[in-house]
Amino acid sequence: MVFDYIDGGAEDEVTMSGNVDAFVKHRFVHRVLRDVSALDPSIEIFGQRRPLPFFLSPTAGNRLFHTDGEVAVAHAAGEAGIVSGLSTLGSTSIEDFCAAGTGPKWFQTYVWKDRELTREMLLRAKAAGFETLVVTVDMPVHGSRERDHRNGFAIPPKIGLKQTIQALRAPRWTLDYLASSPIRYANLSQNTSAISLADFVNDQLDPAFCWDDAAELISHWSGSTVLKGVVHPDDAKRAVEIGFDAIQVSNHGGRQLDRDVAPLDALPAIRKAVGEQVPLILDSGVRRGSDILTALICGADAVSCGRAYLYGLAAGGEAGVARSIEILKDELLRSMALLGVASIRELLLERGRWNISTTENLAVHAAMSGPQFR
Ligand SMILES: Cc1cc2nc3c(=O)[nH]c(=O)nc-3n(C[C@H](O)[C@H](O)[C@H](O)COP(=O)(O)O)c2cc1C
Ligand SMILES: O=C(O)C(=O)c1ccccc1
Repeated sequence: MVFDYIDGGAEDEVTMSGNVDAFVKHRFVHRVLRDVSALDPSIEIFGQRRPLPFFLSPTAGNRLFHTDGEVAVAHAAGEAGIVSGLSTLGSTSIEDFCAAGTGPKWFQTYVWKDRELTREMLLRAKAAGFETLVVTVDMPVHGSRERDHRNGFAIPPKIGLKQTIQALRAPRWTLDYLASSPIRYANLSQNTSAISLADFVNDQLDPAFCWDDAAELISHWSGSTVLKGVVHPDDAKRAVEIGFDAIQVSNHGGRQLDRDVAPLDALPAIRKAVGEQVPLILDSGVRRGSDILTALICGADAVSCGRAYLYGLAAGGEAGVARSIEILKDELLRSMALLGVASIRELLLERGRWNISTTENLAVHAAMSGPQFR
């Protein structure tokens, strides 16, 4: 049930698999005889240089996946110098997450019906040292994840016959789980009982949260702000108008609206709508280094991953997350060299030069008609 919670998506999982397919249908047209002996994959966001162009997206309940949970993620991200996010529904407290590791940290918030609770969390996050606030808005209600319904998945876990049978089949996970302190949403003072995620979200989160409320919410935050969960260009434009500093183009990894567009396919129109100055972070479907390059060519300034690091966390705790980061980094560097791009800065300055084509669009034709290198 834990694997299904991480791996699964909404309804038929058409959007979830479509997120990955959107990357696969692109083809690079590599260039030759360009000096790729020194590669620079660094980027700049909110005025700060980061060594790699990818972040770790906020995800809920990490201690269910591995007992070290969010702290393991923060440590591994810190070692690599990359951004990690803490979910409002994390199983580690705001303060403990902030104290773990040395990397930059972003706090993700959902908006509660109890607005006082939302405000309190932002105050705590600010006091703990988070610089950036990510407001996730693609969950006015919970998506229907049918694997979770079948498994009776809940945080904290239910203990019924179905769950017990599954636990017996995963003895190592079960022993770790039994030895660890109780797993719950660490930033909610009321101790939630094991109700399904759907019931929890639909009961607690505020589906009436609108643009004016979002503007009001970020007026209480002094650092930078990101609106997460946008796929329509008009929403991206409006987000900038009301004061968001960046947009996370995301469909929540296909876990919310099934049949929703792939963020990668939505990206070019969003880039056109907001212009070159607004940072766009592409999230959903990133599994390989070549995906990162594809997203940057299609209009992103950075990408963010969810499952790619969660599989690592579940398999091996901090070392597993570190290994996931290393795999993405190795693949990215190799793809840069093979494509003929020495630095991400150079790529972002002239995205249009890097002919990328969809398979439908006949790569060779695009290569021959695209702009040429000096
Ligand atoms: C297990 C899991 C839990 C998640 N929990 C949250 C969350 O609490 N808040 C949030 O904004 N996004 C959450 N997300 C979405 C991720 O932040 C991210 O948008 C998504 O995983 C990106 O897609 P990818 O997994 O294909 O990389 C979650 C995703 C997963 C897989
Ligand atoms: O699973 C998710 O994607 C998510 O954001 C979430 C986390 C905890 C409770 C409900 C939804």
